[in-house]
Parts: sequence; structure tokens; C-alpha cells
Amino acid sequence: MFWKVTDIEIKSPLNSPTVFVSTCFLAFSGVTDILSGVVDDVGQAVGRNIDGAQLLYELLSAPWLRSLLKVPIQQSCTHVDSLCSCQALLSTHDSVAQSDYEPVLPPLPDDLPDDEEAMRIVCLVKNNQPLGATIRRNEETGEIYIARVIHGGLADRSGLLHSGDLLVEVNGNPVGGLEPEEVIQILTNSHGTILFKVIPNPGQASSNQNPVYMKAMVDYCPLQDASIPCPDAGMAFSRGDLLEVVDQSDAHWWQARKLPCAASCAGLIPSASMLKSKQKEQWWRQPLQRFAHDLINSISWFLSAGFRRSFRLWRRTSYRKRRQSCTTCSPNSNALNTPYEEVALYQRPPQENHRLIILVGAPGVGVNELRKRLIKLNPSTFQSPVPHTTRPIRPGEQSGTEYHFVTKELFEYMVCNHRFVEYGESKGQLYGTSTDAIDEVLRRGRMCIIDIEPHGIQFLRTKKLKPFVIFVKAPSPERLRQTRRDARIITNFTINRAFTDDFVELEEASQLMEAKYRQFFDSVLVNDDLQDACIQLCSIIQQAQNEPQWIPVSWGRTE
Ligand SMILES: Nc1ncnc2c1ncn2[C@@H]1O[C@H](COP(=O)(O)OP(=O)(O)OP(=O)(O)O)[C@@H](O)[C@H]1O
Repeated sequence: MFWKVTDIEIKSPLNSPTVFVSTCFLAFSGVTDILSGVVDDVGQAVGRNIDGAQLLYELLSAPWLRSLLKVPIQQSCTHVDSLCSCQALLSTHDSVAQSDYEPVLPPLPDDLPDDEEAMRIVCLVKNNQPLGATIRRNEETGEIYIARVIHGGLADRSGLLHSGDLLVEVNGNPVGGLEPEEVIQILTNSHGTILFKVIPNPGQASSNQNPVYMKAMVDYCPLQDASIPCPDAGMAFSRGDLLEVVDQSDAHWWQARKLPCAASCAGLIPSASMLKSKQKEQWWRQPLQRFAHDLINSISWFLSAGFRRSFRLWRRTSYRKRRQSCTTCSPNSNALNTPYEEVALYQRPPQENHRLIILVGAPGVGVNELRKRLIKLNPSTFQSPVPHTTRPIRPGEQSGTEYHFVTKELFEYMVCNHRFVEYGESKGQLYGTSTDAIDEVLRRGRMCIIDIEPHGIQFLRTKKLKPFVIFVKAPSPERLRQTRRDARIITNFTINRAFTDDFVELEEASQLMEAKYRQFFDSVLVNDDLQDACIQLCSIIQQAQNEPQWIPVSWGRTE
């Protein structure tokens, strides 16, 4: 159990400087010791040569003690673990003062000056938590300052140390002129109660900023970043992580927590501009490019092995061509420009169109199977957009049912006007999914389910569609072997061949896809047992449509 004694303002008889003895988080058993320490400290401030009883009398009649009673107790205690502990400690102090020493204190003066240069003595009890503050040295003056106070850390919760405070002494050791490492060494060697003497920063910024929520679009590891001021205070994150940014006051280093939040203490992360400048240095870009390269190799392997099949085959044939010609719509380029994406919770109002549901997954993982089963389960709720094709209509087919049958000229006109989410060629005929077809499903009040290549997600990330992206992930090769005994794959070369030893490659491709695109995924579904996966898919979709979800703030703004 810890106690907090609120700020005690001690005004020395010699006018200045004003001394704040601010003790906080005192161990319960050590209250008496600490209070005696405070009195000792004050004794030093007014001179040791005064008779003890006289000194006490003077202390108890002094303005600084009166101002102690002026402290807003409730407010000061809001940071501490126990409110009653704070009041109890003060009343103990009061009863000592009132009962043992006369006279009764006169009423508080209302005109205590508050613009004097002040020194604050902050007493923290060291436990196994870090202090939660970093220091910096002014190279010209050699002065040591509190550089930042980590949100939710011990120093922050004390409410007594702030960024910009000048650190004068640590446990009686003057720190001016020391290197920051030497100060840290003093702190490391100190045990129990640590006494800081600081001159508060008069213009300290309020640390009570409203949190901002960001989705990380890049990976970050503080241990690999030579520029971070304090690697131990850094927080690693991965693409797709949701971050609660609690402090953006520093242009270079923000403070954030990862959600769902386990840690009360924030960590340092580079600001968006800092990450962008790192991008320019190509500091973090290289591993990403390696990833992209690996993925292309992996997908190419599937292509050359003819692993892909069926309806989605036309996408594969165009995939490499599009990658070469259209790099601007690649999610990478966007992620490089926007290391963080600001997000907000959104709940779809019942009168609005349903959110577009996008399924993505490695070839053969079962995206198509899940989509078909979902629609079969409830065709009046779920529907896929009707694709366009240039192939001739067959007997029994109806335009607008299986496909929209269009001429090659019309198809190419639609391509030029960016009307296709994706399109490709198979056996000399063009196939594509248009945005109009998606709109049509949504307009009819249905939930539109599409499965696309992950690099097509970016094109659909619009305020109008507010897509919810579900990544269909491969289970382990062992589970694939067990669950896919009867599964068939259709390739360019072999119709309906059985899965053989493709499972390791399938899992690898799935992992690579997740690593590269996970910043765009709202949910991950492991397609292990088919029936279980279907049930989970239904429940994920219901939540996406009916419960609050994080979306980019730009999708929620009204123009
Ligand atoms: N969970 C599962 N358990 C057993 N078999 C499955 C499961 N999921 C999918 N399958 C089967 O695996 C085969 C491939 O599935 P599907 O065609 O849906 O893959 P896909 O990811 O859509 O790949 P493609 O894009 O190449 O069509 C199909 O025979 C399908 O029935």
C-alpha cells in the first residue's frame, strides 16, 4: 500500500526561493520517517543553529505551513491509489500540529504570491517500476532537464515531475554539469526513497491531451532504432496494431499504448513526420521491400505451378501484368506515405447501406468455398456482385444473372473509366467485377460479399463502401492435411486434381500475405474445420454490420 502526501509549500523566511516539499507515494510504514525527513529538510533551509522547540514554533506559525492547508486535497489525490490515505496522512500531520504545539494557527492568507521562482522537492519511493521520465542535457549550460514524463508511469502519476523541469539534485547530489548517463547511474544506485530537487518549468504544457487513435501501417522496433532517445521507454508495434496516442506534444516522439490496453504506462513511438523522414532515409523500407519480393516469388510459384483454379483463375493471369504496370495502387505505396492512419469507432446506422465485406486469402485456402457457403446459407441476406464478361452467352444463361455479358469495346471503356475493382483475362475472354455491381447489391439492402486479391483492397477503401476486410488464414500444414482430404483444386492444367503436398507452400503463402497486408485486415478467420469456419464467418459479419468498429476517421466525416 502506498500513501501520498500532497504538496507542501515551504516558504523560507528569507523570502526566496520558495521550496515545495512534495512527497508522494510514501510506504505506509515509513510515514513517520519521511515526515521527520521533511522537518529535517526544512530545518536545514532555515538554519541549524536554532533551538529545536523554537524552530518548531516558528515552523508552525510560518506562512508556508498555512499554505499547506490551502492545498486542494481532493484534486491532488486523484492520481493516487487511495484517496483516504492522503487525507489520513494530512490529518495526522494536523493533529500533531494542533494538539502538541501552540498556538492554534491563524487563518490562511489569500494573497500568497505564486509567481516566485520555486524549487520543488519530490520524494518518490523506488519500487520495481521504472521512474517513467527521461532526461536531457542542455549542452550550453550543462543543466539537466526532465525531457519527458511517460504517461501513466510513476513520475506522471505523482503529478510532480513535468517535462522541462530543471533537475538540480538527486538524493543530495548536484546534477548540473553531469552527463545524463551519470545521473542515471545515481538513480540506479539509489534505493528506497529518492529525493529530487527540481525547479519547475513555469510554462509546462498540460499533459492532459485527449487521446487520438491510430492504426499502425508500418512495423516499428525501438531496439533497432538508433535515433530513439530512450530505447527502454520505446514501444514496438506491428502493422495493423491499434494505438492509443496519449501525447503528441513532441514533434518527434509521441507516447502511446497498444489497444486492447494491458499496460497502464505508455511507450515512446516515432511521430508520423519522424517515421516519414525515416522512410526517406530508407531506414525501415528495406525489410518491407524484401517482404514484397518474397510474396511475389511465392505467388509466382503458385502461378507457375498452376495452383490457382476456377472462377478466380482470370485474376491470376492478369496479376503479374497489373503488378508491373500499376504500382501506384499498391497498398505499400500508401503505407509508406501514411505510417499511421487515424481511426475512430463507427457503428453503422440501421438506415445506411451495409458495409462491403471483403474476403482475402492465399490461393486455395478456401475463400471461394466460404463465400459460396455463406450465400447458400442465406441468399436473401448475402450476395456477391454479378461479374462482367466478354465471353459469349451460353444457352440457359441470362445477362445480369451469371454475368453481365458485354462487348469487348464496352469492357475496355469501363476499364479506362476505372469502373472495375479488378479484371483479367482467361482463355482470351475478359472478366471483371465492377463497382456498379457492388453498389447494386448494397442498394438492394443485401450484404455484399466479394473475394479479391489483397492489393485490390486499397481501391475499395472508400467512405461510401466502408469495407470490412476478413483475412481467411490457413491453419497449420498438419491441419490442412487432415481437413482437406476430400478437397479438390482446379488449375490451368489439371481440372479437379486433389491436394497433394501443397500444404506447406499454402501455409507459407498465407503467412506472407498476412505479414504484408495485415494493416488492412479488420478480422482474421482461420479456415480449419469448414463448418466451424462458416459459423465464425457469420458471426464476424454480424458484428461488422451491427457493432462498433474502428474505421479511418475520414470515412466518418460529414462533408
Ligand atoms: N475448411 C475446409 N475444409 C475442407 N476443405 C476445404 C475447406 N476450405 C476449402 N476447402 C476446399 O478446398 C478447395 C479449395 O477451396 P477454394 O476453391 O475455396 O479455394 P480458394 O481460396 O477460393 O482458391 P481459388 O482462388 O484458387 O479458388 C475446395 O475443394 C474447397 O471445397
